[in-house]
Amino acid sequence: MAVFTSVSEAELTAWLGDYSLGQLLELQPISAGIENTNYFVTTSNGRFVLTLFEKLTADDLPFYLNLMAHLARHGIPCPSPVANRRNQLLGTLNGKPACIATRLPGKSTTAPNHEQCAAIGAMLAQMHIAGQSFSQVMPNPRGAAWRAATAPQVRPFLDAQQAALLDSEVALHAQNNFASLPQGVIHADLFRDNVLLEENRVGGLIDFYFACSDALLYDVAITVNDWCMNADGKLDDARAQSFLRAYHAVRPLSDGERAAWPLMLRLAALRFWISRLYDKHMPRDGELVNAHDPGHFERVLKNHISTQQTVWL
Ligand SMILES: Nc1ncnc2c1ncn2[C@@H]1O[C@H](COP(=O)(O)OP(=O)(O)O)[C@@H](O)[C@H]1O
Ligand SMILES: N[C@@H](CCOP(=O)(O)O)C(=O)O
Repeated sequence: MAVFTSVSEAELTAWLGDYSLGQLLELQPISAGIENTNYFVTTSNGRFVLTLFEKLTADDLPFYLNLMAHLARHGIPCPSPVANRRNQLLGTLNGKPACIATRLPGKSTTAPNHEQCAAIGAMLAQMHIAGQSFSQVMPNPRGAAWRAATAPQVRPFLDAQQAALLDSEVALHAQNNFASLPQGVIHADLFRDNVLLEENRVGGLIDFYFACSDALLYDVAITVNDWCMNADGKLDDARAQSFLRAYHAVRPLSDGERAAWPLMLRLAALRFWISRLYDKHMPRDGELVNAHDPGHFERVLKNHISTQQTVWL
């Protein structure tokens, strides 16, 4: 259920009076998603997605909306927020910050093939290059400080062996500094459900609300950990190679990035193990109870440690 704040056709028609989008033809709630209220909107000018932000505030949002506008201007297939008649990307609808953005084609897959892994690898590299000219900066809200603060909160829910793994990985990554690797704006959550595909082509990248400034290789590791992973938490080496080769062909990876790769995969797995543990054991009021399985990323992490992942290009 992803309509937390209802919008009627009459309310939307009045709100659209502030835009040059023509006449409202159709308003359809979107059931997927857990963070925001989303509707598909069709007007006489085209197809759009209306988002009412349920948690992010009007102070947080300019970074994300400006980033999407920037990337779309550079040809990246991401939602392009539409400006109102006062040239603002962000409005207010039914008491919530709201925006209307272009609707992208395609649908997500849960079982990507080699070509799709290569297509998303190439697209991620293009996004990283396009992001180099985006000047706004957003420190990673799920970075070292967040890990240090959140790990002790989830630790009481773990057995001794899990707690030891958590402690050692958090300590390891507290010492690592990836600042010498290429940095820039990253999506930080480019899981399969945040990519729309048309056959083997990327139709759209969506859900930029974890985007931030960090090592580009970290984004590669987050994405590979989802797109090229088997259900048992073991990396599919062949799909990972397809992904990395396609990425490298667009943005060549450096020797420093190659050296950091095994640790980066572990860091990316740790981040989602911790957030899933937190969401499972400490759900916020009104949040969905069917949180993602933390055990999956615990297995991914253990596999990365035991194999010292060396798959590369
Ligand atoms: N710009 C878009 N174009 C096409 N579909 C979209 C777009 N934005 C969102 N969607 C659809 O809406 C669903 C929920 O969006 P999402 O951003 O994941 O929501 P939430 O922020 O609540 O997690 C997506 O799975 C996708 O099907
Ligand atoms: N991809 C993450 C969940 C991030 O939250 P969402 O709002 O994008 O669903 C995970 O799988 O843990």
